[in-house]
Amino acid sequence: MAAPSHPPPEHAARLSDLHLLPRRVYRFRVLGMGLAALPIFLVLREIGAPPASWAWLVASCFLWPHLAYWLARRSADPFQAELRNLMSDSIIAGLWAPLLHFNALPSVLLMSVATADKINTGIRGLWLRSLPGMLLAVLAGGLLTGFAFAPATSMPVLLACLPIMVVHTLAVSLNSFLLVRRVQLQNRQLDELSRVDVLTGLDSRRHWQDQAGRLLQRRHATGKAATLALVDLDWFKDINDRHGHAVGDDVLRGIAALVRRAAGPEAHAGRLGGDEFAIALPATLAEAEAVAERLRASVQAFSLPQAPGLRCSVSIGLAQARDDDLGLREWIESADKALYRAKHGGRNRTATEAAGPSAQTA
Ligand SMILES: Nc1nc2c(ncn2[C@@H]2O[C@H](COP(=O)(O)OP(=O)(O)OP(=O)(O)O)[C@@H](O)[C@H]2O)c(=O)[nH]1
Repeated sequence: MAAPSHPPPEHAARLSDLHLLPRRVYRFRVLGMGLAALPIFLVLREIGAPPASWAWLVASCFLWPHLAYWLARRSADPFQAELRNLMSDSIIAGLWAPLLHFNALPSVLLMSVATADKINTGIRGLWLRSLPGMLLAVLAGGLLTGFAFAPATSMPVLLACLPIMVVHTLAVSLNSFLLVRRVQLQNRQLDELSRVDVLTGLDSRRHWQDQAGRLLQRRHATGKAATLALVDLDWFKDINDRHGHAVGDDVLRGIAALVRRAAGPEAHAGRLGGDEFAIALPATLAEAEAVAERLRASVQAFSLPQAPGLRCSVSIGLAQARDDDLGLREWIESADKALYRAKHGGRNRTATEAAGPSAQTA
């Protein structure tokens, strides 16, 4: 028997919260034990229980929650101490069944609440580990009371069980609700993180591929033009070697900003990895060439105050989607071939999939 709801699962899982666990459980245990005292009180009165049972009522329902908290607080390992307390809750619940002469509703209620609390901690197998202690307590209590058996539950006892039933159910539901909300939020955050390239803020490779795939589908469905631009920094390894990796990162961020600006709001700009960027443009090849040339010019004008003298250039490969059965993979390969030609044509230039270099070094 224990609180209407014990530690929310996330608290059990968060090791940083270990010291908070006893405090959280304490509030629930005080409430749960307090509510459990109601039906216990009525049954003890009905069966004319001996003074020892009344003393046990006071001890288990009103003293134990504070003692448990004190034990956990003074322990060097509050989490383990709280686990022991949770086990003790089950023993207390088991002991009450024979002391109540197995009055059906309160006995079953107290033991099932104690077990549900173990499950609700989110600690794997805790409820199972608590069962032997609870059953032994039933046995020990039975031997003490001679297994007196009066399972019928009167209406007053039934009514007295309602508060703990209602409060426990609502508290467990609330815990589950909060946990689901938290998992949903974390999933959303993970999803957002996976869409963005952390260094540059552009689309991540995967997200960009999704966007480019959608643009290609739109091209196939509507016939509207779509062109791919693969953009690769020239001699970036040298920049890293000469100015250091941190400056290299600044360059990637700076070039990414230029890529985003050149792409405009309609296009999808991403970082494929390393010093390679990609833009999926809802544009014809001629329009994409204009974008590429603007980008190339802006990269040439790019500078960093912390690395005076640093100059950058990019090579760009363009491929317009023409065939109706073109897949994303072939489209990217096509732009990659153009990029290869731009690199091997001397860098700092744009090449198209078919027409060869369209702009020479400025
Ligand atoms: N600073 C920094 N460097 C990176 C990052 N990712 C990859 N690199 C480096 O980028 C460099 C890419 O070099 P290469 O692919 O050889 O290309 P390059 O030197 O630009 O030569 P070309 O492309 O042929 O003009 C490698 O030295 C990588 O270590 C990053 O996130 N930050």
